[in-house]
Amino acid sequence: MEKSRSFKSFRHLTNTDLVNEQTSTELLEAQAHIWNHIFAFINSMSLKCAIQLGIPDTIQNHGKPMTISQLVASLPIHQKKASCVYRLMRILVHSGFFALQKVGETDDEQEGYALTDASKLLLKDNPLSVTPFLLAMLDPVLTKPWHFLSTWFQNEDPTPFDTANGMTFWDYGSHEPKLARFFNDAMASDARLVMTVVIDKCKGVFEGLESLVDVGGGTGTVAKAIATAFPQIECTVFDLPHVVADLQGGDNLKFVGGDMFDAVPPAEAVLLKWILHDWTDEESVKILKKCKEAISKSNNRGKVIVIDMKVENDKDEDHESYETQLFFDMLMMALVTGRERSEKEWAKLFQDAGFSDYKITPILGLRSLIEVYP
Ligand SMILES: C[S@@+](CC[C@H](N)C(=O)[O-])C[C@H]1O[C@@H](n2cnc3c(N)ncnc32)[C@H](O)[C@@H]1O
Repeated sequence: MEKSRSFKSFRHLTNTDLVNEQTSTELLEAQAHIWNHIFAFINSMSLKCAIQLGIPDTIQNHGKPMTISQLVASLPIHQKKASCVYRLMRILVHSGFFALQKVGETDDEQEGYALTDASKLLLKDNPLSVTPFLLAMLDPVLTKPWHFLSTWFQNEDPTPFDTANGMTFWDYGSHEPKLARFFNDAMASDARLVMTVVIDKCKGVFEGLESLVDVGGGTGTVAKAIATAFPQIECTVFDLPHVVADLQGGDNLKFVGGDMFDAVPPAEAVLLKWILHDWTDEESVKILKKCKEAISKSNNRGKVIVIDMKVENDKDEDHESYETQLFFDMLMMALVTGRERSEKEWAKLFQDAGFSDYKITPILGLRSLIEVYP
């Protein structure tokens, strides 16, 4: 049998020929694979619904696994929908957000829903909650560009976000306070989690520094964590003027508005967390060159600290982690002009921007901390 077959020749095959060519098992497996991918968004939307209904917090407040009738009675839902809660919970148990546990001591006792590590991280009161990130990424403003992906492939627009909204993601943020607010909240929630790990595991990266500027530092969550953990470091949050306009600094923390493509305030270290993945290679080299100028007065003690993904091209890597990195890469393509990069691609960027060396510390799960030296 030919390995590949032209579209024309396919059109001349009857359904029976096709079934004979592939075994019916293969045919049905292929159909199931397609169905699974058509409906993959139902995982995201079911999770978003559970968060909007407050299901993790309801179970947490109950203090022990919750039976379906207890859960239904506690949720803010219309009584006609009560019988559907079981179906929503079933898919979320399947995807690992809730676990079924026996509620009583005896065998005939009912089962109840308990939280898992993933749903604990979605609790409103968890200081490291990733709920703001979930709600931002699944907001219609950020999911709309996906409907324009193929159109964008055929036009000259810089991103599918532009095709969908007629302006760049960053311009949209400066005109629409709602997007700016939920995007900044999403970034702040990620920053709280990441900085908890960075300060716990990578203290040495900041020790001895006298000043640091967090370029694209948003509303300052990262810089505040560094300023508190290392009171000797003078921290500056540098971001677009509308982002930092009304923000108050503190003892060793200040906010400065500006454009990183024009100039970066001088400091011994520059932090770029989730910045370079937003931009093309050319734009990233420009940003890195501005950062190099900013650290140039530090007598070679200066460095740039990048927190971003290092995409593993290793097929043996954990399937889910690799897939998540690919999701992020596609997200950068849909919303902005950026991309996720492999080590080789990072090395080229650093070299093109005139840096001499770098060190990658892969301690942040899907992301790495990369120190870049002039
Ligand atoms: C993906 S967010 C990262 C925020 C923060 N570093 C964090 O990880 O939580 C990118 C940030 O870059 C800022 N930004 C975009 N263009 C910029 C520019 N030209 N100059 C300075 N900051 C900019 C955005 O306002 C936003 O806060």
